[in-house]
Amino acid sequence: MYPKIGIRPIIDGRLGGVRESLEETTMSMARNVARFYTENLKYPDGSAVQCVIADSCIGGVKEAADCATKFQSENVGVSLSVTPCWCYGTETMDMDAAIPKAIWGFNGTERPGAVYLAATLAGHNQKGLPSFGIYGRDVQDLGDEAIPEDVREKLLSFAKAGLAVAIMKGKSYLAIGTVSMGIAGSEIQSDFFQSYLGMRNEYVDSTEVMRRIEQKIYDQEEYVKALQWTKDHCQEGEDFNEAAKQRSREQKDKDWEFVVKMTLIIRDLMEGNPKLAEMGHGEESLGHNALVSGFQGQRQWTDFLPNGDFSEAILNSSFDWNGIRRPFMVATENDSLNGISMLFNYLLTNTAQIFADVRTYWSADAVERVAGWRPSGQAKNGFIHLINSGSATLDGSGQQRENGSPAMKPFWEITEAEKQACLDATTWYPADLGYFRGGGYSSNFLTQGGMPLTMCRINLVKGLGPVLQIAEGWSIDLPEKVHHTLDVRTNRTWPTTWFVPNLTGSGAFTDVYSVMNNWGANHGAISYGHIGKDLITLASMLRIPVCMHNVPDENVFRPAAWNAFGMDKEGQDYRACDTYGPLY
Ligand SMILES: C[C@H](O)[C@@H](O)[C@@H](O)C(=O)CO
Ligand SMILES: [Mn+2]
Repeated sequence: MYPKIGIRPIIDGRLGGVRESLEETTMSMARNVARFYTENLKYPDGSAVQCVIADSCIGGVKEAADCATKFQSENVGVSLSVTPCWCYGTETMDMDAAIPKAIWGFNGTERPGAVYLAATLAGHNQKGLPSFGIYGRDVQDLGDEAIPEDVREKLLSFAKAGLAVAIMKGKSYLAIGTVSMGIAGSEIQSDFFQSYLGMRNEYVDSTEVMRRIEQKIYDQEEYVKALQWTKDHCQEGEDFNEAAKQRSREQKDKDWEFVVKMTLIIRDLMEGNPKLAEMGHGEESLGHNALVSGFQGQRQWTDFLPNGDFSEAILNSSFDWNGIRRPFMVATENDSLNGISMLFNYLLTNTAQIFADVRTYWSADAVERVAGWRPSGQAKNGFIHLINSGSATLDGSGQQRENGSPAMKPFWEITEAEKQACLDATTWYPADLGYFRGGGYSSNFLTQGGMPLTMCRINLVKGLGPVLQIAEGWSIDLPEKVHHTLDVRTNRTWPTTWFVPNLTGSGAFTDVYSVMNNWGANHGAISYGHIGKDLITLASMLRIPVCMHNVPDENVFRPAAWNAFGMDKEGQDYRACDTYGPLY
């Protein structure tokens, strides 16, 4: 079901001695990389990444063509050529324009593997097929089967981004509803999805959710189990609405039932559910092949019906009534560009994502004035308040642990205790009736400090196209009283992450204020880990220029062709993306 990594062992085709002497070494190189990938990479469902190796070493165009045929039949979506020797570049290179490709030229001098790498990258550049070049720093002895650390790192970066490209291809973004409150990201730009991501756009009017609720088009047994689990594990908080406006207990209980049904239905709309076919709903059982969805919610739905926050938060989390499981990417306010940003992060890390407003920059002076406490340490230059009702995964509470520190992990690494801790750290407040007249619930948690985070956002600029912004940084803790003082000025029923971006001292990363001031939209997608370099590699595969990032130049890994577009990393990126244009 998931695309595979194709591995192409390239060899000098001269029989009568040369080829024979290299067959085993070359094929072993391919087998070792395949094993390395399978042991180190997993698909979103937790299964090991699969590799396909060409049936033979590739010494010429016939074997190259046979390999291409095999790759097509085996659903190969990423291509890696490996070689320890000289071979014939344009006779053996992978000519498939639509799949990400790389070449690892073994740094051994008994045979000129690096020369093949350089020659074939030149071929790729001449033919407009950008390819990544991987060349180890230290010479290895011919036959040395070890994969050096610097090569491993590039092999992984390339494969993670390549698989993200391949997994997105052909999948849908499902919009449930339309534009939310004039948010431009809710205006679905189908050409962006089609040309840059190879994705389709599916649209469902919000009334479809109502139809399925009223006609009970959802798994009734699962619903009973889900409602009970929700009552047991989703603790309802104080109602901060004016007493006169508060919804009755009876209404609140109905709202719980309603939002649980919404959750089942949104999931089924995305991926389908064979149970619906058993119930006689064949078409509904198929779903919309959606890897990511957006729920408009505001305002027409939420002015009238319980809000989508519960559904969005639970679906984005790594667990629900069915236990610990992979998260579903769901954007609130149908912000499709932030939804795609979440998807990029997710496919690179297999971890759940936080969707947030980039709401407030708090300078140290402002914090001192308002809360009587001057930030110090990591927060001394101020910090950013990330907060949005809805699509923040409960994993974002930071209750999971990696080497003893707060983390957000792939679902298969999360323990039952960590799942429970995330649920216990979350309070479900009756929705703010000023914003959400139809009621419902909002998830509230406070992200633990000390987590490495990366925030990104895809923005669309007319005349330029898509650009990607990236800010690596950390979640921080504030003294409880300070957090409370600042938080109640906003919406205390929503989830909060206090974020400090890593500063470089220049440009948009001169200071924390500049990061906020340069952010290109109201939203950001926040992932665990410092994954900026992987996002940069992914963006280059998609020909999306990166307009802002705080990743050191030496960590930037893009196709070799980019070097031909000048020496400045940013300028070459724009020129290369402009030259190559969208991938599809
Ligand atoms: C409830 C409010 O309308 C929020 O949804 C709104 O401030 C936003 O999140 C805007 O992105
Ligand atoms: Mn928002």
